[in-house]
Amino acid sequence: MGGFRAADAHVGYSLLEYGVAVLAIYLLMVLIRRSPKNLPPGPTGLPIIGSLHLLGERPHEALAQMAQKYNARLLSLYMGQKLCIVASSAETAMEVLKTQDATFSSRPPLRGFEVIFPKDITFSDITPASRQLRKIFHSQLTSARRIEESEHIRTDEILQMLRSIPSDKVVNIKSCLEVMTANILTRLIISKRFMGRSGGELDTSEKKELKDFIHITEEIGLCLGTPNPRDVIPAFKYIDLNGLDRRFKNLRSHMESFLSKIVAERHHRRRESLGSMDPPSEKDLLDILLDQMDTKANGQDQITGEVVTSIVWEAFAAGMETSVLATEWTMAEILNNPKVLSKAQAELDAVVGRTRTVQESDIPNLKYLKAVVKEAFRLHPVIPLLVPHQSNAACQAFGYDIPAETRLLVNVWAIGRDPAVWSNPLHFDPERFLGDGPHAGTDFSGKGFNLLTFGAGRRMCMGVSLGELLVESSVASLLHCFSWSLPGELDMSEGVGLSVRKAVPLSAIASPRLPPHVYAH
Ligand code: HEM
Repeated sequence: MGGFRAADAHVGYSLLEYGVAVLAIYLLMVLIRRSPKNLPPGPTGLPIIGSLHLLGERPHEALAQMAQKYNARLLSLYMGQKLCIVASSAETAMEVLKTQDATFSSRPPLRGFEVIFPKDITFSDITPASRQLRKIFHSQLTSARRIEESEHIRTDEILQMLRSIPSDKVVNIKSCLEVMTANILTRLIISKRFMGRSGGELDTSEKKELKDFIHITEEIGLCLGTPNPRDVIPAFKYIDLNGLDRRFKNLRSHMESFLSKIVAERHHRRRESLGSMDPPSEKDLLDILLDQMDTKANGQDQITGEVVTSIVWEAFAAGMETSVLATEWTMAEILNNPKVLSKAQAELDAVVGRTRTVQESDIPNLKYLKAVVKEAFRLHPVIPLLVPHQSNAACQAFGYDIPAETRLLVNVWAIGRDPAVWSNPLHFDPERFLGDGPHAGTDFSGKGFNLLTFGAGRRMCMGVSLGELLVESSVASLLHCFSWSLPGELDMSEGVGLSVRKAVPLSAIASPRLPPHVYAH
């Protein structure tokens, strides 16, 4: 027995020694890998975690401060053991999103994206198979033709939202926008509406379904926005340290079960229509993806059910939270600036009048309103660091050596507040985009690299035109139809996380400003 214990102790001692030796080699490797290369300036960071502890609750703010501290428009730091560079000026953004766009057009492999969106568009590299999906996504959802054809859906849903707003009571504007945007996107993508065509009250099961839908899109944003240790520290690959992996899998299974009934019904309808003489109904994104699933692969990757779920949910997630948050911020800035509110309403009265609602054809004539939206997007880009990019080859930028597989963040939030570009940058001043203003020609195409709300280059947002239109039309309609007042002081602070949301959802009191018959049609 005693001999056995001695042997045990000996084994324990050897294991301890072995453990210490492995840790020492590991730390040495980490330090060697981090030994000074010709990298852009930035914090040295700690072993294993790098500079993760410096990022705080709002990484875009912390990274903007770091860029100032190191006087580094191109900053480098280790997030865990992953080297990351951050472009924090229009000039450095142009270098990585234009001059070296091809090199930085990959995405890093991130666990959340792998589980929630396997084989999608946003998080996959641009390959021949993903090009085919991008083509379908564009032609069915975001192309100029499709946007024109679907005008009636947006007009209809905006009107339903306007009608649902009670007079002279405190309204949660974000909730109204969520219901409207959810219905627009589900009608566009899967021809489904969460309310009877009559626009009547939702019954209990419809309410639950709508709540589930909004919850899933929110959870996607929250999950993907929560830093995951296993993405940056390989030693954590097999440990679900903060329960995120379980959350990702739950979410994916909710996404699948939400769609499964709809896909089954669609298969059934497609089978029935095969023998029917009726003219085929108009196809939506889901139909086209199912068509592709039935088509022989022709040398390309076959689209599977898993891909269909990813693309459909990606379309919901990409369009939903972004448009809702951007509209909410724009309304908050307007209500916080009474002069802007009255000027925008005066323009609406001049262009639209008071006897009808705003139409999409009015938007190009609402120059002041468009400038207001740009100014809100400048101060509150909802994806402030863009979706992470990654270099697919070693390259040089501004005299620094950037290794292959370096992660890239573009600090759009910092660029929008850069005093070298914008005078009085924290002041909400739409006039800067108008007439003789210094930024009169600036738009969302990303060309100037100082207003990068939608990114730029080959990974730029595929829904720019649709997103811009959704925000402009909703804001124009809300301002045109109602006079607004605030129930108290407006809290403009940002919440925590990787996307920029208001810490406190916007609430306001609406009073109709048009004759009653206008809301009825
Ligand atoms: C105001 C609304 C919106 C904003 C602010 C916005 C912003 C962005 C940003 C910043 C990116 C990442 C760009 C990058 O990584 O370089 C992105 C990507 C993307 N967005 Fe949007 N977006 C909006 C609306 C939409 C809509 C309505 C859709 C379509 C329904 C959409 C579809 C996409 C897709 C598919 C990508 C991935 C592109 C790629 O990786 O190649 N977005 N968006």
